[in-house]
This record gives sequence, C-alpha cells and structure tokens, in this order.
Amino acid sequence: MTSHEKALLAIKVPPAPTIQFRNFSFSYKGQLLFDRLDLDLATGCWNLLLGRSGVGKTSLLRALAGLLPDTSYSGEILFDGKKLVSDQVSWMTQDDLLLPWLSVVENSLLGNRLRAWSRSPFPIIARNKAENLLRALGLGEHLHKRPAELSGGMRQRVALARTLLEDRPVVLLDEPFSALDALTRSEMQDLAFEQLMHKTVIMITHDPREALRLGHDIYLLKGSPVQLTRVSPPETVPLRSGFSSELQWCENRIIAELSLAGEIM
Ligand SMILES: Nc1ncnc2c1ncn2[C@@H]1O[C@H](COP(=O)(O)OP(=O)(O)OP(=O)(O)O)[C@@H](O)[C@H]1O
Repeated sequence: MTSHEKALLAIKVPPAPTIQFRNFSFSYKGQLLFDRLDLDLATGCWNLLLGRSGVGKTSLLRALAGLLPDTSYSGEILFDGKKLVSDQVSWMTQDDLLLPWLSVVENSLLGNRLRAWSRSPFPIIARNKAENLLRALGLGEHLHKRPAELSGGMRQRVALARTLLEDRPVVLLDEPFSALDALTRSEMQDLAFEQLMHKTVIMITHDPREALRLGHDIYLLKGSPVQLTRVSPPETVPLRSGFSSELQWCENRIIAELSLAGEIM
C-alpha cells in the first residue's frame, strides 16, 4: 500500500456532535407541526422516533438535514452549539433514490461520484470497501445489476450501503428496514449497528419492537403540534433480543401511549 493510500485510510470521521433543538417551530401550509420544541439528542447513540403517519417524523429529519426552507421555521438546530456544516449528516430517505442507469456498486458510491472522488487517485480503495460492504449486506451476487433487476428489499440494502459509505458523524434513517423479511431485517440491523458505532443515529420506525431492539433513546411523537415523550428502554445495551418481560412491558407501554393519544400507526 502506498503512503497516499495509508493517509486516505487514516482519515478520521469527526466525532458525533451534540444536537440541540432550541425553540424550534415549523409550519407546513398553515399547519403548525412543531411549536417551540426544545430537545437534546444523545450523542453517539441511536435515537428512535415513533409516531403515526403524518405526525411530523420526516419533517424532523428534514430539519436536521438542513432541508427546510428558511422561511418555514424559526428557532435553532445546533450541532455542537453551531449551525449545521455540510458533510456532517447523511440521510437514507424512505425512497431508495437509486439511479436506474447505474449498477449496484456505482449506486452505493454515488456520494463519492458526486464529489468527484472517483477521479481521485484512490478509486480502487473506495470500490473495494463498497463491494465488501455490499457482500456483507448479502448483495455479492448482484454487484453489477441495475436497480430494476432487484427486489424492493435488495434496493433498500443498496440505499443502506450508500448511507453507510458516506461515513458521516450524524446519520438519519427513515424506515431503513421496512422492506426486509424478518430474518434479513435482524441481520441488517446488526450490521448497521456495528457500522454506525459511536455515530449519532436518528431513525424513524413504525415498529415498537424494532425501536426497543436498537434504541438507546426512544421518542414518541404525538399530537399537533407535536409533543415528544421520551421512553427509556431497558438498561441492557442494544441489540436487545428475545421476549423478556421488561421488553414486553416497554412494548406495551409504547403501544398504550400512542393509543391513548389516539395515535394509530
Ligand atoms: N415538504 C413537504 N411536502 C409535503 N408535505 C409536507 C412537507 N413537509 C411537511 N408536510 C406535511 O407535514 C405533515 C407531516 O409530514 P411528515 O412527512 O413529516 O410525517 P411523518 O410522520 O414522517 O409521516 P409518515 O410516517 O407517513 O412518513 C404531513 O401533513 C405532511 O403532509
């Protein structure tokens, strides 16, 4: 390996920043979705968001990604006490956004390509890393296929690979495992959890059990404007599994909290 290649591999991702919403209000077409929200998200942890469809979960991710028009919100979202800097956040949206004319590997490296890293002296390293990750995601047989040749679950895994390869300190995941069968879902959760160790992850799910498996912190979004309730999962570390009475109790509590507020997911 050349010294240039060693230098590239030695590049460290900056540590996950603290994230604070301060007095954050957001309206969409006259509907006040968030009203003076104050929220501190745990750094280097998985923060899970649950709530009924349309309550405002994706809007919260959009706000974190810096994608809300300036005129639509007030208040602040602070990363280590400052405004968002580009390259801090990667976002896996509900739609996989794969480009139909690119192969699986090329789609997974889209971020590199857009930043013209593919013209850097190290395209082989990036490509090898992508191919290894895609193999770990069970896509080894499909590296050179186009998205149209893949199932929904496979496409979702390519989108997950692209997000993981971005290697940003803050990762936003909008229902990343929803198209997967139960076994693949559990395997992909394990892999994503390992890959995103020490990053701040904010993930939306409709599945209380998934939230309890992965979450260091769990937030329920209810009502309009949104009220956030924090639910503490069991003391054990994620990836929690099995059917312990404590997990069952927490799952029942989440469902009860959302039903009490008339929230049906
Ligand atoms: N850019 C936008 N385009 C369309 N609708 C929006 C937009 N931003 C906010 N909204 C509206 O804000 C509300 C919250 O939407 P949001 O997508 O945040 O909900 P959600 O909780 O993520 O829903 P789901 O679980 O169905 O994805 C909805 O009524 C939605 O129509």
